Amino acid sequence: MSVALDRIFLDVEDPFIFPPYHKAAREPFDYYMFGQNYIRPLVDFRNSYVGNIPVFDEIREKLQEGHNVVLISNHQTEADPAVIALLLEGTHSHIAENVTYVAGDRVVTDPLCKPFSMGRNLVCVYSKKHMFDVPELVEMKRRSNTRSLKEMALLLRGGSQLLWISPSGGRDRPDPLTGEWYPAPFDSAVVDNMRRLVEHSAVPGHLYPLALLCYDIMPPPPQVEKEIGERRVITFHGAGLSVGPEIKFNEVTSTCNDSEEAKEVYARALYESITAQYNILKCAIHDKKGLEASTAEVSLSQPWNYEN
Ligand SMILES: O=P(O)(O)OC[C@H](O)CO
Repeated sequence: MSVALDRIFLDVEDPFIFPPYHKAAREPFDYYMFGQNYIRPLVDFRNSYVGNIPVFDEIREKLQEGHNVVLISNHQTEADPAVIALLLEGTHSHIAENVTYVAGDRVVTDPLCKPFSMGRNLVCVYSKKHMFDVPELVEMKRRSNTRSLKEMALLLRGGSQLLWISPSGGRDRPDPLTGEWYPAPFDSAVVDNMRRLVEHSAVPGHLYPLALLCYDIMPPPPQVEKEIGERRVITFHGAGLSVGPEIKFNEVTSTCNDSEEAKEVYARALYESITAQYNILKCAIHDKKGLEASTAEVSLSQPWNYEN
């Protein structure tokens, strides 16, 4: 905790300004390991699961071949990048350390969040959800997003990039009536833009659906807040991560009549895969079914030592 406070105060004295593309700061201070070490004690590894390790193997191979991979994901907490890296560090350290997160402005401006964000590769964007929070800033945000898109296109052109993006534009929240958490709906335009960026990069690219269940560890405030400075509550809890097979645009949309329909159908296919995987993680973690929650589509495992 004292290291976190040191880093937060250091940034208050000399604020770090994130460029549109930020490469994880690993030295002289290793912000990546700092984030890992802070979140690690919050993860109950005995009750945590990874779904479909062979698909992560396939992703590693594609990256080694120079292909680009995009993980289309739900978004649960500010700790998502650390949870992903912690659950994969034993088996897929290259993936754990090399994801580039498409990150909203809150994670690069909130003083409590900034030191953790500095340890991740980020493409910084202004989320549509917060685009109109301050009317005078709308134009600046749009220009900045254009710059970030160009950075992303450049990255993809170089190949071997692993991007993570949540097309919901924010964190999942519980259903107000049932209190049940579920992956927030996707903005199909975000999925479509990402897919087209990948296709236009002249390097083979692949989109995979990724499900995350870790809201207990650091739940978001019940409502989406405009102001920076939300209250953080942390808990020791099991977490889950699962990836589904690649979803190919041409295969899923072959019977669509036009591009608008195809856009919706493709986003829905990704979202449905994520929701199905999420429900299996929920069954394993919350319903305490553990590895027995595995199905033909999602094979759960615990690729770590409990001593972690
Ligand atoms: O509270 P939200 O849903 O706007 O989420 C904001 C950011 O995505 C936090 O990572």
